[in-house]
Amino acid sequence: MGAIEITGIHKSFGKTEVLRDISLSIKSGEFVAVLGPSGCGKTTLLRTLAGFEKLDKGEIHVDGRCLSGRDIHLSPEERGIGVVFQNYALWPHMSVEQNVSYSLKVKGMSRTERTQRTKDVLELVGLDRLANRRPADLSGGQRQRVALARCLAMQAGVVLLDEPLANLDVHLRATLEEEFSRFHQRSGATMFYITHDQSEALALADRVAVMDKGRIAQFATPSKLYLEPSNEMVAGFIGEGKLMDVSNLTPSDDGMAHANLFGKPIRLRCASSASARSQARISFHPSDLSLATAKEEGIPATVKRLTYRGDHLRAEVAPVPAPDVSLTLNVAPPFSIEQGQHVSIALNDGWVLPDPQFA
Ligand SMILES: Nc1ncnc2c1ncn2[C@@H]1O[C@H](COP(=O)(O)OP(=O)(O)OP(=O)(O)O)[C@@H](O)[C@H]1O
Repeated sequence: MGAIEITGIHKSFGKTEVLRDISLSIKSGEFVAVLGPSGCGKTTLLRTLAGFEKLDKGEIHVDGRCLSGRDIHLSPEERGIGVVFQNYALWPHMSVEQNVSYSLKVKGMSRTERTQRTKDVLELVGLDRLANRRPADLSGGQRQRVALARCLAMQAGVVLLDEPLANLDVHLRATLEEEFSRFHQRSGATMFYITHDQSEALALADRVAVMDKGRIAQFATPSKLYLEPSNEMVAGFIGEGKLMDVSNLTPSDDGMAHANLFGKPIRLRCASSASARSQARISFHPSDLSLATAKEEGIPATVKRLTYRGDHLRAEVAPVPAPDVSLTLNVAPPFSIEQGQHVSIALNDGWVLPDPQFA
């Protein structure tokens, strides 16, 4: 249960268009992250799903039931969707146990049944011993778990989470990331997880919807986004992606292509539909670059800056043919590289972006 179908939705606040023709088809039980820069419309998208915002156009269905559409707008309570907010939205005057059981009471569940269900879910999230505490006497992580326990108790088929880890420290974030994965497995719920932290999105989600200025830039698995971005925005946004122009692109039949970068021959991955062209844009990541071996025909470059990162050095280099360009690569120990040194760089992998003319 919990298949979400979002079709052509639009939302403006005054003259500001915040959601522009968004369509997403999410499978039941899928973990979807919505990732994008600040102000791109992530929270507004979540709020339309939750029923806090009316649509200007388009439709939202869950398991075939229309929640929002032309002349239809079910209230948040009627949607049966669980929501975990950044500030957890706990009732401060209620204990942990009451925070969880209250929604069940509103739903009309008998006292015996809700007492048992609340006990079960608090055990599941490891809060049974804190059942009588007030939210003010809990840590951020524990409050987060109360909010999750509430969704578990409601047995919501769809759970929306709005930047649930944003207020927590790094260590707690890692623990709670695991918690979310476990919650997802246990509940079988469809998760719709808003974040601007790409490591969180890539680690947790089955698929990630990258948003840009109110539109979906790409909706794909984490590895597809990383390896085969479909446009420049996604290529530059994910994994410190770098964009460069190459010349004489010549695809072969095996999903690979030859091209020239700064006059040196390189091999790249490309879509099977890619056509030969004189200019193309490619994307790659720091891990795709290395210092060239003596046998390789690398790109001559000058080392501009070195940063110690423990198990590797991060090197910023400027290609000799284009001194204004900055390329970043990771150099493994032993560190025999110095600032100002002339080196030769190899590009070991890269992806040809689809030609926007044909996109
Ligand atoms: N109720 C509102 N009235 C007017 N403008 C709004 C309203 N809600 C959101 N906006 C505007 O819509 C745009 C998108 O906001 P939204 O909160 O959806 O973005 P976001 O991607 O979640 O950003 P962030 O990551 O910073 O939370 C912003 O320009 C915001 O100022």
